[in-house]
Formats: sequence, C-alpha cells, structure tokens
Amino acid sequence: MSEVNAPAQAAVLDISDLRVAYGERTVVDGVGFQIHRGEIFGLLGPNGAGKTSTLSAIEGLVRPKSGRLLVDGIDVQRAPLDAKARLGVQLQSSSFQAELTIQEIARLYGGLYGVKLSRGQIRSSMQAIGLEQELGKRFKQLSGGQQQRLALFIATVHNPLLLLLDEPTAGLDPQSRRGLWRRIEELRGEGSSILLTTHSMEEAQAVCDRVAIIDHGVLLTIGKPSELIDKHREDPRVLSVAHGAPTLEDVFIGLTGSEIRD
Ligand SMILES: Nc1ncnc2c1ncn2[C@@H]1O[C@H](COP(=O)(O)OP(=O)(O)OP(=O)(O)O)[C@@H](O)[C@H]1O
Repeated sequence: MSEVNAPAQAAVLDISDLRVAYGERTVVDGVGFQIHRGEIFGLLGPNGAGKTSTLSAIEGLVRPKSGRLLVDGIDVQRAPLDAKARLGVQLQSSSFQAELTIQEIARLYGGLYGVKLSRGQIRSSMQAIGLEQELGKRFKQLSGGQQQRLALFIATVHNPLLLLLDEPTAGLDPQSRRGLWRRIEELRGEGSSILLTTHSMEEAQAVCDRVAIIDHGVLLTIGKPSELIDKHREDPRVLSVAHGAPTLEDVFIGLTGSEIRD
C-alpha cells in the first residue's frame, strides 16, 4: 500500500519515540502520543519543555534525531509534501506583511495554498470572524486579537485535517480568547483535529479533549484533564502545592516542579 493511501482508521497524528536535538542537546526525548479525528489536544509544559520543538518536527521545520511521525498515516520524513498538505499551521507569533491589507493577505495566502478566493468569499469569511469592517485595513493597523483571527483563518483556508496552533491565545484579552476558543471548537465540529500548546490550564480544561504534560523533553502524563486530576490527586508532589482540592494547575506544578524556567 502506498503511504498516501493510508488506512482510513489511522490516527490523524501518530508520534512515536520522537527525539529532537539542537547540536549535542536533546530537547525532545522519546515523546509519543496519538491524536484522533475531531479531537482538540493540548500540549502543556513549562518554558523550554520542548513543545515548540515537537510542533516544529511535525511541521518538518526541524529534522528529528529519531522517531516516527505520521500525519494521517503519512510519514512526515518520507513524504513531507503529502504530510504538509494535510496540515494547517499557526506559529507562535504569526506575522504577515505589515503593509498588505486583509483582502490582499487572504488572496495571497489562499493562492499559496491553492485556494482561489473571490471577493465575495473573502467578504463572507471575514464576516464570520468579525473582520468585515476591516477588509481594507493594513495588517499593521489591526489589533492583536484581529491579527490572531486573521492568522487562524489563513492557517485553515485549505481545510486542513490537522491544525497546529502554538500558543494561539497568548496576549489576547478574555473576549478575544473566548472568540478563538469558539472558532477552534467550530473547526473541530467541521472535522479538523487540533494540536495546541498553551500555558493556560483554564484554556486546557475549557477546550482540550485530552492533554499531555511534557517537561525536559519527556512526556510525563496524558489523558483528559479530569482524568489527570483523578490520576495524580494523591501524588505527594501535587498535594504539597494544592490549596484545597487539586486542580489541573496543581497537577502541572506538582509534576514539573515550582522552579522558574528561563
Ligand atoms: N533553534 C534552536 N537552537 C538551539 N536551541 C533551541 C532552538 N529552539 C529551541 N531551543 C531550545 O530547546 C529547548 C526547548 O525549546 P522549545 O521552544 O521547544 O520549548 P517550549 O516548550 O516551546 O517553550 P516555551 O513555552 O518557552 O515556548 C529550549 O531550551 C530552547 O532554548
């Protein structure tokens, strides 16, 4: 069977024993997990834990030292173009050309993804994300929340099977954050799977079906947020940081430690 004709039941993302190193330093050390169709999966970890490096390996931006990465059953290293065609990516700080207008950006990036958008389609898409009044505005004139919404639209213009979002709500106000959660849930409803990173335990609990906590490149635990609380509630490290009934944040701090990371 060719890699492109992967079995229908394949996980949307299947990572096993992933190792990423920069020079001599291993920053992702044997990570493995699967994401299923229509699932929102959160990758949690302190600064420097290896979250972005894991995403970069899936995106084909860094070459793993070892391990296997399958997107929809397609090996990212053996068939990178086929794998990438199934991905939508929003990097940690998405920036577009400052002088281009929303309309120009939508046309340009739609074209790069092979999606031709008419003026009417752009208008109705922008209406759906509350940017219809801003069509003629330049990227640099948009607020942070507006820029994030546009970046998410561009990342999903080709209806990707798997959407990778690196801290998509960092720096947003509560209204914009809720708006983005809603949009992410809509995308799940439309059949996409989503892998996101976040430092917000509230966000992880609100939108993620399952989460994994990683630290020093190692996956420490994985499951539904409520399952992780149940599983680790008696752990002395968790109890020692909990104020009352353990929360997901207590589990996170208990497993990853209280010291501040660089
Ligand atoms: N291009 C690079 N070259 C060398 N070291 C790197 C590179 N990118 C990341 N690192 C290092 O790899 C480690 C993991 O970084 P990574 O960005 O994957 O962590 P992260 O979990 O995404 O952190 P954050 O929450 O701060 O974004 C860090 O120590 C970082 O300094």
